[in-house]
Amino acid sequence: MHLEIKNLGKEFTTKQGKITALDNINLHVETGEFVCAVGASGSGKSTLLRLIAGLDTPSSGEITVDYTPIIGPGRDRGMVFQRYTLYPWLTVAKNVEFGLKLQGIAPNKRRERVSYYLDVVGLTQFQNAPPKALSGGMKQRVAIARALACQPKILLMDEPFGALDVQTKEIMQQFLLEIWQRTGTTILMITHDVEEAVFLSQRIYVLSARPGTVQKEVQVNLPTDQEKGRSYHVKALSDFQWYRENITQLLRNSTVEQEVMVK
Ligand SMILES: Nc1ncnc2c1ncn2[C@@H]1O[C@H](COP(=O)(O)OP(=O)(O)OP(=O)(O)O)[C@@H](O)[C@H]1O
Repeated sequence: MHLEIKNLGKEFTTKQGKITALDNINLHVETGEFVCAVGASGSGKSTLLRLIAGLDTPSSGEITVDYTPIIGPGRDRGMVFQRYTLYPWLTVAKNVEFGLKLQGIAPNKRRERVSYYLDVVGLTQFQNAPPKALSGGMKQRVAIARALACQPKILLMDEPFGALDVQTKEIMQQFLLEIWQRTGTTILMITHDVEEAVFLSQRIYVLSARPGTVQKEVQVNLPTDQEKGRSYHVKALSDFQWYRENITQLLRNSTVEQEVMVK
C-alpha cells in the first residue's frame, strides 16, 4: 500500500467569501506504518481526511492509493470517526458485519471475519448486545472492528478518541497500538493531541494553522516492543517530552502567526 498526496489544496466558497482550508499538502504513508497528522483546530485535519476518504473532492493536487487516483469512497480505505457511528438498531456483531454484507461476502465467511475482529477488539462476549449497552470506549472498539473487518488497505481515523474521558482515551490508545501490531494494518490518524500523536505514531506531519499545510515531518524514534508495541513508560522518557514540546511549540508558533495575520 502506498498513499500519496501531492500539492493538495482545498477551498470552500462561503457567503463570506473563499476559505482556503488546505494549501499545498504533500505527504505519504507506506504499508504497515502508523502516521499521524497533528494540527490546531481549523488547520483542515477533517477536510484532509474527508478528501482521502473520497467524501469530498480536492480543489487542486492529487491523492493516489497504490498509484491510482481517488475518485470517491472505496473499500480500500476504512474510516473511524470521533462520534460513534454505529447503527443503534443492530447488535454489535451485526454492526461489524454490515459492510461485509454490502460487499456481497458469503454468510459463513462473514461470520468468520466478524468473530475474528470481535476477538481482536475484545468484544466477543458483547456480540449480541445493542450499542446502547456499551460504554464510549467499547462503542469505539466496535467502530474499529467494523472498519477492520472490511480489510481496508489503510485505516483513516478522525480524532477517534476525542470524545472519550482521559482514562478511557489512554486505554484505547494502548489498545489501538496492540491492534496495529497484531493486524499489521496501515493507519493514518488525525488529531490535535500532540501527546497522542507522539505516543502512537512512527511519523508525524505537523500542520500549520489555516490554511493547513505541512510545516514539518517528524520521525518519532521511541522504543517499541516488537509484540506489545509502545508502552506508557515511554511517556516518562526525556525523548518523549522533547518530541511533545517541540511539536507543541511548532503548533503554537503557527497559531500566533495566524492571529497576527488576521489582525
Ligand atoms: N463544508 C465546508 N464549507 C465551508 N467551510 C468549511 C467546510 N468544511 C470545513 N470548512 C472550513 O475549513 C477550515 C478547516 O476545517 P476542518 O474542519 O477541516 O479543520 P479541523 O482541523 O478538522 O478543525 P477541528 O480540529 O476544529 O475539527 C475551517 O476554517 C472550516 O470552517
